[in-house]
Amino acid sequence: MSTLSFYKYQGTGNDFVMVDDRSQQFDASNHQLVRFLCDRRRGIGADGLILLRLHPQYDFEMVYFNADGYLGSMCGNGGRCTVAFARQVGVIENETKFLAADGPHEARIDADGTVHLRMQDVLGQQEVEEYGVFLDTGSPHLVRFQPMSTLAELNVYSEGRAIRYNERFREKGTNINFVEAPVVPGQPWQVRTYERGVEDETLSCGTGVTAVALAASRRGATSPVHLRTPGGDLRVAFDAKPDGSFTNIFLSGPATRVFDGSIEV
Ligand SMILES: N[C@H](CCC[C@H](N)C(=O)O)C(=O)O
Repeated sequence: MSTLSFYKYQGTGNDFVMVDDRSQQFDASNHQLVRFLCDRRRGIGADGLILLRLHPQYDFEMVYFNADGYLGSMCGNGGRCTVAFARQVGVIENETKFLAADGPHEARIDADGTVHLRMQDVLGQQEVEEYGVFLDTGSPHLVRFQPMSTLAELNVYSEGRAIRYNERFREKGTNINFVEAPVVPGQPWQVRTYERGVEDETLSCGTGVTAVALAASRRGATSPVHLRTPGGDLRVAFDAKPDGSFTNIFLSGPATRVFDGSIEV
């Protein structure tokens, strides 16, 4: 047995166990340990776990695991939380360049604590498939526009699960975002997300709302797009290129430290 110190962060209700692993002691291949730490009944409880590690070319590296214990792809809410955490432990001040699973990211923390996180460019045309618009914003996302006034009643767990485990997506999995467009322009786009790797609905998904904003821009939404998740509000700014690509994508929102602790592992 040994003692692991951790911090707990959340960004619009997407919550993470954060470990300062600058000494590189954490065994990233120990899926069972990560799963235990994310377990809401037996462990700390979170949608994912993030290691803050040092990197020779960047301010730090973010290593993100889903709650199932396996390395995930990019996590937008987790990215904002890691930036806030890096400042808390003194690795950065208000601006940074760091590395994540999908490559380098820049970020800036405002005076009010809002973290603006630059996402990777999304190149090429959006793929419109039978199940919705499919795009990769660092993680794979399906965007499904719902009829008006149906989002609140939707069973995101069962509808999302049915798609995630169907023939098309079973092998690699996908995150699925169910979206309701604003009735009046200027109001937020409402989003509920089924997350791969958590295999459940989460309160918010950063790469998910980014995918929604880009897909919504093809339906008249203009940058910055205001999005509302069950866990809170986020903004996504971008430049839409004539060839269908998106550049200068920024995900903006809060990142909050909730508590610190230690656990026997
Ligand atoms: N919650 C995350 C998404 C994690 C993606 C993960 N579920 C995967 O597909 O590996 C976010 O805020 O972007």
